Amino acid sequence: MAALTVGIIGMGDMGKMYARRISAAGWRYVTSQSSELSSLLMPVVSNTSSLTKYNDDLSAFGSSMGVFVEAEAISRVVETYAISTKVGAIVGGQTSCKEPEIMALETFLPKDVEIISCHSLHGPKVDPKGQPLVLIKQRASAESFERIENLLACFGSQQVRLTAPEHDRITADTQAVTHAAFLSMGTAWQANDQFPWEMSRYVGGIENVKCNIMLRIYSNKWHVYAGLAILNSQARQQIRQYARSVTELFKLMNGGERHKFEQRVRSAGKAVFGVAGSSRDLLLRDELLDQFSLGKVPKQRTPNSHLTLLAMVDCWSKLGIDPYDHMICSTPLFRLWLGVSEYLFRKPQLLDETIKTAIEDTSFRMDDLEFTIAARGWSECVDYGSFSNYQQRFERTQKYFQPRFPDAIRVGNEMIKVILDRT
Ligand SMILES: NC(=O)C1=CN([C@@H]2O[C@H](COP(=O)(O)OP(=O)(O)OC[C@H]3O[C@@H](n4cnc5c(N)ncnc54)[C@H](OP(=O)(O)O)[C@@H]3O)[C@@H](O)[C@H]2O)C=CC1
Ligand SMILES: O=C(O)C(=O)Cc1ccc(O)cc1
Repeated sequence: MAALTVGIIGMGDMGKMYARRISAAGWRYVTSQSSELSSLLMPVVSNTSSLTKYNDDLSAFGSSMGVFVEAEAISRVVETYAISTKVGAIVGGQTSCKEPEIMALETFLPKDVEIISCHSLHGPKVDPKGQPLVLIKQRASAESFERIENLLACFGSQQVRLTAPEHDRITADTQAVTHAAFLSMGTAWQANDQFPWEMSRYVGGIENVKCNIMLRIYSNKWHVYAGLAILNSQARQQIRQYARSVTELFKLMNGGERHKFEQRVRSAGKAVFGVAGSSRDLLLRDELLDQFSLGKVPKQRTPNSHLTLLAMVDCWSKLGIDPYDHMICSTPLFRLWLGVSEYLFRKPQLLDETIKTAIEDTSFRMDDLEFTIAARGWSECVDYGSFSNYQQRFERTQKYFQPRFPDAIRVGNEMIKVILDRT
C-alpha cells in the first residue's frame, strides 16, 4: 500500500501544528503556503526534505488532504480545491463545527473521493498527547479509516470516533457555552474598566482560573470562537439558556429573594453533581488553584457571588446536560471550567458563603449587572449570526486586555499543564 502524502490547505496555527507533527513522524506533506512555512518549519523538517513549492494543484499531490481554514470559509475553500483532488484521495477538515464542513465536502468533492474529518480538541500550543482527537468516518472504507488513524497516531492523542451530529452536539454543550461565559466576563470587566488581577477580590483560588482563561480566550483569534458558536445551531440554544440563567439568577439576587434563589441554586447543584460530598474525587484542589495568579494573592479571600458559575450549573441543569458525560470529548478549558464549578458546588461551606454573598453583599452587584448585560449581548450576537458583529465585540475587549496577554499565556499554559496533569 502506498504511503500517504498529506496535503495541508490553510497554514495557520492548526495547519502548522499538524504539519510539524506529521512531518516529525516521517510523513510527507505538501502545503498551500510552503514559502511562508520555510522559516517556521525548516528546523523540524530539514531531515525529511518534505516541502514542495507552492502549487495551485496542491490537492492533486495529496493522497490524503486536510482543510485547516476558518470555519466560515470552508465551503468556498473546498469548492476551490475540490476540482483538483486526486482520484481515490481521502479528504477531511479540521474545523470546530462539522455540519457545514461535511456539507461542503459532500457537495463539492467528486464521488470517488473518501471523506474522513477530524477535530483536535485543544489549541495549537497545547501538547496533543492524551488530548481528545475526534475522527469522523463520513464516507470511507474501513481500510482508509485505519490509514488515517495510523497517520494521526503520531499525535499521541486519545482518538474518539463520532458522527458529525454527535460531534456538534457535544461541542455545543462543552465549548460554545464555556466560551460564552468567559467572553462575558471579559466584556463585563472591560465595561467596569477593571483589570481583575489588580483587584484583591479577583485574585487567588478559582478567581485565577476565571482571569487566566478569560485572557487566554481573548488572546486567540475571534474567528475560532465565532465559527463554533454561530455555525453550530445547537450552540445557540445553549448560549441562550446560559444568558437566561444569568439573568434569572441576577433578578432573584437583586430582588433579595433569598429562598427562591437558594432553592434554585441548590436544586441545580443536586441535578448536576448529586448530593454534596458525593464519592467522586474533586477535579481541582485549593493548593493548585492558588499558584497561578497574575496578582498578589491576599491572605484573606474575599467571598464572591460567583454568578458566572452558578449560572453555568443552572444552565446544565435546565438543559438536562450531564457535563461528565462529555469528558471523553472535552477541551482543556472545559475541564477547568467543570473543575471550578464542581469545586464551588461540592464544598458546602463555599457554596453557603456564595449564596449569602449573592443575596446580602452588594459589592459585586455592579460587576454582576455588567456580566448579565454581557451574557445577553453575546447570546444575541450569536443568535443574529453576524460574524462582523462578533468580530467587533471580540476585538474591542481584546484590545483592552492586550497588554497582559504575554503574562497570561505564560501563566495560563503552566496552569493548564499542572492542573490537567494532576486531574
Ligand atoms: N486555534 C484553535 O485553538 C483551534 C482551531 N480549530 C479550527 O481549525 C481551523 C483553523 O484554525 P486556526 O489555525 O486557529 O486559524 P488561523 O487563522 O490561524 O488559520 C487559518 C488559515 O487558513 C488560511 N486560508 C484561508 N483561506 C484559504 C485558502 N483559500 N487557501 C489556503 N489557505 C487559506 C488562512 O490564510 P490567510 O490568513 O492568508 O487568509 C490561515 O492561514 C478553524 O476552522 C478552527 O475553528 C480547531 C481546534 C483548535
Ligand atoms: O480549549 C478551548 O476551548 C479553546 O479555546 C481552544 C480550542 C478552540 C477551538 C477548538 O475547536 C478546540 C479548542
